[in-house]
Amino acid sequence: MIFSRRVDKPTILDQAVVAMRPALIAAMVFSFFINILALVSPLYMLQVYDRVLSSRNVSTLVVLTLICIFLFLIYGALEALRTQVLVRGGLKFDAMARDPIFKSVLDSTLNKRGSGAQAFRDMDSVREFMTGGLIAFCDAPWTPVFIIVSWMLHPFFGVLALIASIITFGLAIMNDRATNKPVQLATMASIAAQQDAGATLRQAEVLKAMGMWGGLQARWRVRRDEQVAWQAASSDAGGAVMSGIKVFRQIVQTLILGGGAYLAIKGEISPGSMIAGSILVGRALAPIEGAIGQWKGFIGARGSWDRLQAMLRAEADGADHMDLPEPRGILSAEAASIIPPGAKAPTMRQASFRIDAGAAVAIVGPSSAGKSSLLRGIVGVWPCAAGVIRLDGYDLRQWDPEKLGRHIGYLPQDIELFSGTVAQNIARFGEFEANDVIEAAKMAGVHEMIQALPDGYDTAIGEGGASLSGGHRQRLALARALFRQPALIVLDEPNASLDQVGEAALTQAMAKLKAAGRTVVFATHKVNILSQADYIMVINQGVISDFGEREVMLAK
Ligand SMILES: Nc1ncnc2c1ncn2[C@@H]1O[C@H](COP(=O)(O)OP(=O)(O)OP(=O)(O)O)[C@@H](O)[C@H]1O
Repeated sequence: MIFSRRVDKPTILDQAVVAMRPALIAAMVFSFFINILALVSPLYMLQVYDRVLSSRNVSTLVVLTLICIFLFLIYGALEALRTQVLVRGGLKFDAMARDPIFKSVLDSTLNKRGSGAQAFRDMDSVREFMTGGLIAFCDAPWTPVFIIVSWMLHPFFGVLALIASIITFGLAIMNDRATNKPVQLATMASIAAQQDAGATLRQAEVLKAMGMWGGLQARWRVRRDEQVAWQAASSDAGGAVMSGIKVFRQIVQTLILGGGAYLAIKGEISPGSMIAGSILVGRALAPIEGAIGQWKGFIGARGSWDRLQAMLRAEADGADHMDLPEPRGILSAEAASIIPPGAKAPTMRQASFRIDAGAAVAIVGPSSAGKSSLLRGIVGVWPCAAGVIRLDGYDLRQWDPEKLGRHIGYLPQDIELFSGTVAQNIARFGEFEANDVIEAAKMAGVHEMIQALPDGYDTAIGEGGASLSGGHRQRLALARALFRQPALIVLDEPNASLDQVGEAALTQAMAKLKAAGRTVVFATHKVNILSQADYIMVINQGVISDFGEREVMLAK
């Protein structure tokens, strides 16, 4: 593919381009006929000047004109078809690549490597180039054909077309050299500025309340200025080359007509050949000029392609996961060490334990001890840097992440709900039966609260659950964790923002889960919820310092 310089295993992008190949081949075939039909205009000129004008034969003129119009209509239809074929190919490309790219963006965000939503813009830029800008490149191979036809008309036209093409091509390379670096730097600065603005605006309330926007705006402005400066630099450089090309084009046009007139005076060519030669040389240069016009899009798409490929390779899962049997909820760890993405030192070291299915384990310890780190390791969002964590004896990495997710209920400390209805949020945005949703809500003690909402379970809760109180958000997130009672339920400080009613519901839910044989692991700072634990694990400074039955541990 035009963008790739690859030796590695093909990614989904490479495969999507292969799937698009028939469309690209069809576009090349259409280009063949389009470029053949481009000869109609010079031929018409030749005939009109050399035959019709000298013979004064009006009927020939009418026939020629009708044929010409007919061929132009075909030309137009073929151009439209070529665009359509490429657009359909682009849709196929998108349909193949979008899901793996979404998954890859998710992983790269988790691993703190990602450029987030930029990947989707990159995907658009690649697709748009392949369905639009590429057309100019499809015509490029026809330049030699037009040079040869010009040559056949008279060597003067051929030589001129050849020299002009070489010079225009040289200018195209200059254009690439001059604009490549600024375009790339402008794109990088734009990504940084957008990420910065996105992260800042998400905290709009804090910014407003504490008058913090000035400093953050200044930081964003620096990045924005950098982006705009590089864009200006690329436009300056590209603009200078483009003006050079335009002037050069005018000079070539004048030379053709002037030279052609001279040859006509000398009787070497007819006046018709002079006009036809001018059209042909223009046609030989058009694809190169077109390619230069699309160059910025090409560089952008090439950068996007490289970024997407790098992301897909960095996040490549590699393994095909065998379907594993439904887990019972036996959780074990063997010398598991967990390092937060992007950090260097482990925040949980050498954790070893075994928890039987149906047991409830409370994890306690001071702030920053590593409780959340261990829970993230247990649900598989932070992979083990050393050692292993297993569910029913299988290393978490052996599970297909999506299938594993169905067997896990996770309530993180920072609750994120998503824009959608209450029911969709509880059902994790998958297919659901109303009964399952209501049961989860009842277990989390949130059923009555949902009933009281304006549209009940169909109430739209806004971005991040913005229309709910902190306690309700936490209980809704608990219902989501309990949805269809997964085998392993991991709760990070589930009672942090609960009132007494909420706490009572949580205690009841835990009792039910245990009775149903589900494994529950929860971190807490509060003692009252410990009554539901069968075991207590104490964590201090990133290591498990004690682990045992609740009664024994409480007696210590
Ligand atoms: N994303 C992260 N990147 C780097 N370090 C992190 C990250 N998250 C947590 N840490 C560090 O890991 C250590 C343990 O944090 P963790 O959140 O696991 O503790 P905790 O016991 O759950 O604390 P708390 O009770 O306050 O929630 C802390 O020193 C913290 O600074």
